[in-house]
Amino acid sequence: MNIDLSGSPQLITKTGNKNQSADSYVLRNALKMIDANTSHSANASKKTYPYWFILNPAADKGRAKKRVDWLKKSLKRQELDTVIQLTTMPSEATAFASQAKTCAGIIVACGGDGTLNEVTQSLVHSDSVLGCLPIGSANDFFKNISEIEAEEAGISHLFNATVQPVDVGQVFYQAEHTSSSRFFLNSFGLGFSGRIAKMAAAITWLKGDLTYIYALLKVAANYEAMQANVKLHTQDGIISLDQEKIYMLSIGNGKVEAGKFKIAPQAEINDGWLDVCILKDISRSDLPRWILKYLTGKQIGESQIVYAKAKKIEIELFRPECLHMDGEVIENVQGKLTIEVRPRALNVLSSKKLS
Ligand SMILES: Nc1ncnc2c1ncn2[C@@H]1O[C@H](COP(=O)(O)OP(=O)(O)OP(=O)(O)O)[C@@H](O)[C@H]1O
Repeated sequence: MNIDLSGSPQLITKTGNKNQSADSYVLRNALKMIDANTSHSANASKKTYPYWFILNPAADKGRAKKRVDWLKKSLKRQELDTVIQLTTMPSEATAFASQAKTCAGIIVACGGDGTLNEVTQSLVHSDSVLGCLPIGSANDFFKNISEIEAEEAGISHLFNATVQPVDVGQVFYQAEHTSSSRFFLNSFGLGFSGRIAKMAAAITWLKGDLTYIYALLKVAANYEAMQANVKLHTQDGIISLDQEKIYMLSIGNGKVEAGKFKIAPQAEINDGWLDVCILKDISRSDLPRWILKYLTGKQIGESQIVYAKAKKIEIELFRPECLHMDGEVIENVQGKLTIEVRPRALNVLSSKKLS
């Protein structure tokens, strides 16, 4: 199989060797087609192109870099023509995925939820397939598509999976006086969790879930609830909150964020709905009780919680706020935001049968 790399200036054609000028690798091992030993559905198997790995060496606070040699060795054993492309800066995975989808059926985001989020931007509404190699800190989305823990995942799950469509969320927002839109795959957070995501990104000396716990405690020390108007378009009509004081607004396509927090315990990634969980204003002294509730997913039904499945969420902010999408932070978001579900708009490789 020949891969035309002419449109991909950062790639090399030498077998498994590192390019002098860019951290990208092409492993030419055998002429085995993707559909020869996998159970992918029609769209993916019709393409006779390789898996394409986009690896973020900065994921897991830079520890993902150490996984490059491991990945190269593991892929050699699979005897597939493969490309491994390393990002050199934030957002590059989106451009790489856009390039890769012209010649690869399955694009594997290697990193955490942020890397998945960047790759997702280029694959929504396409026939390309997103694979996930969970080598980031929290790896929250992976929990929805696999029975195995990220730490034990290896790469074999990528070759024993099926292609299944999942929903994505799309957020329309204004920040720094510019209107933008962006997809999220696992979760969206505004207010408290937006600020936690920002703090967590700046902490380099802690690993995994501990990073988020530490960031939570730091943010909680000074955080005050935000005021907002919110409209949820649910199956049973519109739920409106007017000038409500909101501590945290979470939207889950997946169930969990920041490692262990069950922000949307009833979410299903392919049900055509986004699960909204709003925690109204709480006192600081009550926070430990709420942390426990979110850790166990038992917040639903409490009087301070509004939980609903919605197709569309409209929010009006009265102060600039910080939000995150899959842990990627946008600061100074102002005015009106709209979040909509895009049902089954993305094909993912899942080793678990989705309901
Ligand atoms: N080469 C690079 N150098 C520096 N940062 C990068 C590079 N490539 C990607 N990034 C950024 O790294 C950040 C972290 O990536 P990612 O979220 O995948 O890992 P993580 O934070 O360890 O995992 P998780 O989100 O699951 O906790 C992202 O914001 C991404 O934009």
